[in-house]
Amino acid sequence: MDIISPTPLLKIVEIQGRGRSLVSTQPLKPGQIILKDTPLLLYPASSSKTNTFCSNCYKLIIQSPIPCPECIFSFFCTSNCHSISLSSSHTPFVCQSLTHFIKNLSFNSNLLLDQQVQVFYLISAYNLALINPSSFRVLLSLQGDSSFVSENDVYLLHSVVSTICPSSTNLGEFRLSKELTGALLAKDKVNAFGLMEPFVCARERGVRAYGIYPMASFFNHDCLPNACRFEYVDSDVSSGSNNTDMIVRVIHDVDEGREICLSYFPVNFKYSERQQRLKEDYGFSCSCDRCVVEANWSDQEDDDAMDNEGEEIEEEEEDEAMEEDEVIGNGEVEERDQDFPHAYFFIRYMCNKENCWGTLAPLPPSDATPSTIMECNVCGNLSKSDEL
Ligand SMILES: C[S@@+](CC[C@H](N)C(=O)[O-])C[C@H]1O[C@@H](n2cnc3c(N)ncnc32)[C@H](O)[C@@H]1O
Repeated sequence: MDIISPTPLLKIVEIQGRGRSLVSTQPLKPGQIILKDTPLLLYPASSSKTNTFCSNCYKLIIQSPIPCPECIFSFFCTSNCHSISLSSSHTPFVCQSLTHFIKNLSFNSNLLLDQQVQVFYLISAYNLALINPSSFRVLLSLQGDSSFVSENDVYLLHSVVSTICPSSTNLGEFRLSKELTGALLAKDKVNAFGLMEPFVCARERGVRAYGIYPMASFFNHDCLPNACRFEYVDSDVSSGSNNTDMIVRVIHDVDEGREICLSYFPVNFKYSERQQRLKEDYGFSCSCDRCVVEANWSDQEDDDAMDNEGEEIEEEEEDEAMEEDEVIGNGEVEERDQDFPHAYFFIRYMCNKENCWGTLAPLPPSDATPSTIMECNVCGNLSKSDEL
């Protein structure tokens, strides 16, 4: 699998200080689908206390789950999913590794929950080396080197993996080694996307699985993104697509030659949280337009703005912000815009459903006419854009 232009609408360019970046090759319409991406690999998050997800397609299992007859860890939604998994996500290599892992769980009890999830990732990654070496090479070509992960983690996780993975397995041109484990952990840290559990208003939403997507891994971050990703894991999909494919749509008009960015986390995070997360997890300091403005805010202003977002702004300032957007040139407006130029983004593109904080994008345009229906990428709510 070569990394070439992911779709005719995007090209990969190197931008100084940002690495490889995705840039539009033509003007894009609000809601336009710019990428459909199939994961290189998926692995379980095992954070759900209430739901069971299929170990192959990660759909929520509503009927009785079909357990893997060999290991006690994996469940499937249908016998068809189980039989597909035997040559993909749940090969004998995965099954035996998981069996050893579970059997030795008391020995591995010093592993934190996050580290257990990392073990699942490493099993999936080494399985990819076994079943699809060209996809494994793509995984290795993604951003992230072992300086991104702590040496202790590499040492610990590699010793677990080398104990549980069947030693007789021939990984072809690759070898289970500490260096490779370190590199793989770094790829995961910088590139994994969480596939979320179904949204339930009253509960914090957990992650059902993580996936690494070959093309979507080139999206850089912006705290006011111009695109957002949608997942439809529990839906029935048309032939030729997978339910775990990621779909990325632009939020508003984008000119040709503009970089397309996602937000790596919900857009309501405040400045200090965003900077800390980006530094710790992705190794950079963000200097997007929003961060430049918010860097000058006091902690109190930061807290106030975050408390207000989606609440008071929505109730009290919505009309003002809309009007102001139309009357650029008024001195008062300019001053206000400098204080909080992105208020409009939150009113228009952040979901106002309780505990959601999702991003809204219009449904895909039909016949080049943008849709007036906005879809939330977290709760899935549909709203008329003029209701905003
Ligand atoms: C998922 S990758 C994105 C693609 C990456 N630029 C590449 O060359 O493959 C995430 C990494 O991209 C870089 N990155 C993403 N957003 C950035 C930003 N706003 N400013 C600087 N670097 C950024 C960071 O190195 C981060 O760890």
